[in-house]
This record gives sequence, C-alpha cells and structure tokens, in this order.
Amino acid sequence: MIELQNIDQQYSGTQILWDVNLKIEKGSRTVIMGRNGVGKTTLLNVIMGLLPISAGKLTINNKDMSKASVESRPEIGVGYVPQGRHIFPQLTVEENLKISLNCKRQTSKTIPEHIFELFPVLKEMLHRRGGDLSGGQQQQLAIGRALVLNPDILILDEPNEGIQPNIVQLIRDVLLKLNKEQGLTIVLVEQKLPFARAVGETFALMEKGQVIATGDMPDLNDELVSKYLAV
Ligand SMILES: Nc1ncnc2c1ncn2[C@@H]1O[C@H](COP(=O)(O)OP(=O)(O)OP(=O)(O)O)[C@@H](O)[C@H]1O
Repeated sequence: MIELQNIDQQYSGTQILWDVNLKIEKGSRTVIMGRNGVGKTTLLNVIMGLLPISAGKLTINNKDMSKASVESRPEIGVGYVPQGRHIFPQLTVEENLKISLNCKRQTSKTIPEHIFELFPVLKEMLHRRGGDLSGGQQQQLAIGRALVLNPDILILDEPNEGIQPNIVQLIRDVLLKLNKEQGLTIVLVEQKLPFARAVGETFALMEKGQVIATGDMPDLNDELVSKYLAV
C-alpha cells in the first residue's frame, strides 16, 4: 500500500504539491489524471524518492519512506517506468534489462524468461542498442526493465505517449494480466481517457498541485471530465 499524508513539495521555493492525501491499496489499479502541469509527474517523483518533500508523510508497504533515497525503492518492491522511458541508448536491450539484476531484491543473475513472454520483441532485439529501437520497442524495454526487479508495485508515467495503437493494446493487456495473475499494484499517470478507463479501477484527479477527487472508475462522470480533464 502507498499512503501520502499532507504532502507538500517545492521546486526551489515554488510550491507544486499542496497538502496531497492519497491512499493506493495493495493489488489495485489506480490512474492519476489531470491536465498538463497539475503535478502528476511531480507526485510520482515524490513517491519514487526522486524529489524531497517539504512536509507530510509518505508510507510504502507500511514503511515510512518520507526521507528514504530513490535507491531504496527497488529494494522494497517498487518499479518505475518514467515519462520519456529513460532507457540507455548506448547499451543493448540485454544490458538495459540486466541493470535491474544488480538490485538486492533480485537474487537471480539471469533475466526472467517471463519478461520475454510478455514482450517477445525484446528477445528478438536482445543484442540491438536501446537507441536503435522504435518508440514502442523502447517502451516495452522500459517496462521490462522495471519488471526484472520483480516489483509488487509498478508505477508508470504516460507509457503511451507517441506509441502506435497495437503496442498501446499490448501494454494494456500486460498491465491487466500482471495485476490479475500476480496481484501487481499498478499506479499509472495517464491523460488519455479510454486507456485510463481500460486499465484503472480507481482514479485520482489532480488540479493545481492537489488531489481534488478520488473514486471508482465508473464514478468518473462527464461533469468531472469536463471540469478537470477536457482542454
Ligand atoms: N525541475 C523543475 N523545476 C521547477 N519547476 C518544475 C520542475 N519540474 C516541473 N516543474 C513545474 O511543476 C509543475 C508540475 O509539473 P509536472 O510535470 O509534475 O506536471 P504534470 O501534471 O505531470 O504535467 P504533464 O502532464 O505536462 O507531464 C509545473 O508547473 C512545472 O512547470
């Protein structure tokens, strides 16, 4: 479970997150939504320990992570697929995947075979450089790399940006399968409503650095959409 209690965050004096409260249950699929610039990525970076908080408390799997470093996240089972993917372009697909094997949580020294079952293209491209892959292939690599850690929680920031529709479908199916079969908790930042509705069972809506509404996905009605999501 992830719990944010009264979280504030600032970038060199400018406050971005204001008194954020959010509970993400174990095994749930939560979509964080809101217009551009409302603080969604900042919120994920706070959960990941990439940004310090100025007030409040962050708990992950019953541990107080308010001040814990980013390196502590893989060890407690949190995988991250950041916006823009951040794969290593000069390293091969295999080397990108093996980076996660250095984590203490992962005792095996080989890439788990199920990663290639989920994303067969990664096996075909194993010796290609990350930078030579298409956007969709890079996104599969970024998700595969996070899954090598064997996480309990997978956090994804707009995984479908600039990705062709068949890969968007594949990513949706993989996320739903891992949630159903392994109880993987999914936390997704997503702007596109159809994908958010297909993957999410609960939503958290953000506006001006605050979480202003949460609920079950069917409760995300037209009024909320036009008020907080429509451009
Ligand atoms: N490194 C930074 N330094 C200062 N301000 C920042 C920094 N990164 C983001 N911001 C500001 O914080 C606010 C929230 O940005 P954030 O990227 O979290 O929003 P977002 O909801 O994820 O937007 P998008 O959908 O465009 O990714 C914006 O006003 C942005 O300009």
